[in-house]
Amino acid sequence: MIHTRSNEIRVSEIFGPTIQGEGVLIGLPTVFVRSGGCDYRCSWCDSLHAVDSNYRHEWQTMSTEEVWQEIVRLSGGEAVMVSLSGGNPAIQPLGDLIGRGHENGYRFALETQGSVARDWFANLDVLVLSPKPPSSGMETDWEALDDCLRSAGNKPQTVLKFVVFDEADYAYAMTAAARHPHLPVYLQPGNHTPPPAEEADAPIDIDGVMERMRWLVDRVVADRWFEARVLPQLHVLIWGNRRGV
Ligand SMILES: C[S@@+](CC[C@H](N)C(=O)[O-])C[C@H]1O[C@@H](n2cnc3c(N)ncnc32)[C@H](O)[C@@H]1O
Ligand SMILES: Nc1nc2[nH]cc(C(=O)O)c2c(=O)[nH]1
Ligand code: SF4
Ligand SMILES: [Mg+2]
Repeated sequence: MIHTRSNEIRVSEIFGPTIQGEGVLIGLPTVFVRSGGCDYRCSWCDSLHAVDSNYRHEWQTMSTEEVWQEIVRLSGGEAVMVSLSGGNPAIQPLGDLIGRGHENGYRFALETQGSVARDWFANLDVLVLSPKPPSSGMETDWEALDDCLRSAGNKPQTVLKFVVFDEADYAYAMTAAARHPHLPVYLQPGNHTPPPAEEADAPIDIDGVMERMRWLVDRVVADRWFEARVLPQLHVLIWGNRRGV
């Protein structure tokens, strides 16, 4: 257990601007703040270096001001979209950072599995909820997911993004989406990720990703699921599993 003072943010990495590779903001220049630590352990997590305690020595405890200054440095002071990811960024105190950025015209998106709700979700510009399907090995806490939606309220643009590896994951996505018919849905093929660090540049299974893309398109068309959007992880197609892009 790492002890952090209440206003300190555990950071795995801050990088960019690069393009957002996933979901509703795909293609948009973005600075990423990847927090360290997660309450989940998804079997196929592509960011284990921000989850697994073996990588803790790489994480830094930073104040809101220090994180903000790094965002300003990377963006050259020009307002840009900031993606708060992780790990689970919801377990970090990020409300003040969002306020600081908004004063300067920056916008904030947050990616979370929906297991922990925060009041400051209401101050986000975009909330991406990515509940975890059966292949992850995680169990969804539907109450917690509903709490996240309640905390966010009407202000942020809120979307669902599902990682899909197989039929069971697809069925899960359909069921979860049906609980929230007003939320836009993004389906993203899973990529089988080799361990990080030592093998950070290991080639990913592009053939598998493309095969799942074709299968997903066939599936939503066959089901006439015309509200779902199917998108690959663009950054993975471009750079594989490289960190910091
Ligand atoms: C690393 S997670 C961090 C944020 C948060 N913990 C979450 O899972 O939403 C960022 C995004 O990557 C997705 N993701 C993680 N591993 C993946 C994989 N192997 N293939 C495709 N997407 C993956 C997650 O579902 C999430 O949408
Ligand atoms: N380019 C790029 N796009 C991303 N979209 C979600 C990411 C994440 O790991 O949260 C990610 C990432 O790490 N890089
Ligand atoms: S919830 Fe997100 S960061 Fe945590 S283990 Fe799963 S994919 Fe990785
Ligand atoms: Mg990622």
